[in-house]
Amino acid sequence: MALRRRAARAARSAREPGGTVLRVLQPLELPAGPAVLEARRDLLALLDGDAAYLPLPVGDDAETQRLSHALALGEPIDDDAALVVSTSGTTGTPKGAVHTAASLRASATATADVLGGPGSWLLALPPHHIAGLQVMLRSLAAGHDPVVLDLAAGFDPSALPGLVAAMPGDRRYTSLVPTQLRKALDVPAAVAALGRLDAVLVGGAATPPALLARALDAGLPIVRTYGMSETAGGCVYDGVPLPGATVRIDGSGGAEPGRVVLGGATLARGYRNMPDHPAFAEPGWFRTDDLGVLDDGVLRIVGRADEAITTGGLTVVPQVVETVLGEMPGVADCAILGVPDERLGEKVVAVIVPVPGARRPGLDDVREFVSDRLDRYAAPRAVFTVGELPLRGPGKVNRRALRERFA
Ligand SMILES: O=C(O)CCC(=O)c1ccccc1C(=O)O
Repeated sequence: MALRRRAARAARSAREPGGTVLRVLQPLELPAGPAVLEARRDLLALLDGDAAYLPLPVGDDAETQRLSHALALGEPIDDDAALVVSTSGTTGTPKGAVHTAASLRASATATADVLGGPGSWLLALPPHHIAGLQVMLRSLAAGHDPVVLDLAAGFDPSALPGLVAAMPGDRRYTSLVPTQLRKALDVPAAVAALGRLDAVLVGGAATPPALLARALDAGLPIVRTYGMSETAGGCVYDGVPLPGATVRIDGSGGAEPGRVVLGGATLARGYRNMPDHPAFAEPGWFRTDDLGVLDDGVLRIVGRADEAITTGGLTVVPQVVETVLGEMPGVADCAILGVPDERLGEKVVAVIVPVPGARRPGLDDVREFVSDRLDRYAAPRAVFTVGELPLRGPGKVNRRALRERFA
């Protein structure tokens, strides 16, 4: 296979004149299905700190090429690097978070401590992203092969009962993204199977409150996880930092949301070949793109820093206003945007999908509803109605498209 040849050639060329062999970044080809277990030996070597791997999605040649080039597959890497895992961005040049065996093991240990002990894991996520990788690494670190759900034809919840029944050990866990949880809740046998697990981690995106309530009502042991490739996956469970993880909020005055900054033993060293990246500028800390608040040590994520609106010098987080406005009678769905404004810099604008047949909420109604519940400056200064909101990716509102249309 071309990748292996390339890596082997690079490994030879990395042999120094003195005869020492430099560590090079090797490919870890991971199919999305039970064949992923063929990577067991490499995954164990990774956990032991014996080699450095770049996980690649088998069957997705374009993504494999993109990651191999951007993250310098086959090129030298620090001796203690064990894993380069790409961050979730799908546009631009991918960034690779560099982990040591120590940061990955710290994550596996902290997870086991909080969930009630090491256990076996059901893999239902793509194996080359951090969440799926961690499912496999936690399971292998606990001495169990993961049980693998075949994702070749998409996520099929009706496979869950048989797979859960096949899981070894006395603690059993899985990780899902919110859209998978939603699908599973529609299949009673899948709900029963998930209910037999000791924890179902849900992360990768915010879990909508209604979905969380449905899952908890169904008796599922849901744990909401917050983290990213740079923190070896979730480092905050249900708002509470894992043992050894630290959370700081920067630029916040008390209840005001500020930038979430994360620290602790699970942090990546930095990004592959980007020594000056500002997110890792402060030693021991990673500056996220998220805005959050800490209430009594419990972290609540309120939105993205790059989506915050600055209006008259004050910061409005769109997601906070959307949550409030979403509860207004007559509003089926909504998005909040900042559009350029001469006086304010940006002004807050609401785009509303009205409930069919209901009276359309007007500007005055909307302003009153929002300013009764939030600071007055968060109240929209214009309201537009649409039939549906444009989306990008899995359920995310395309704010840019809306901004272009309503600016
Ligand atoms: O997707 C990411 O970048 C991090 C999210 C993540 O790690 C995760 C996503 C879904 C379920 C469990 C987990 C986890 O914390 O391991």
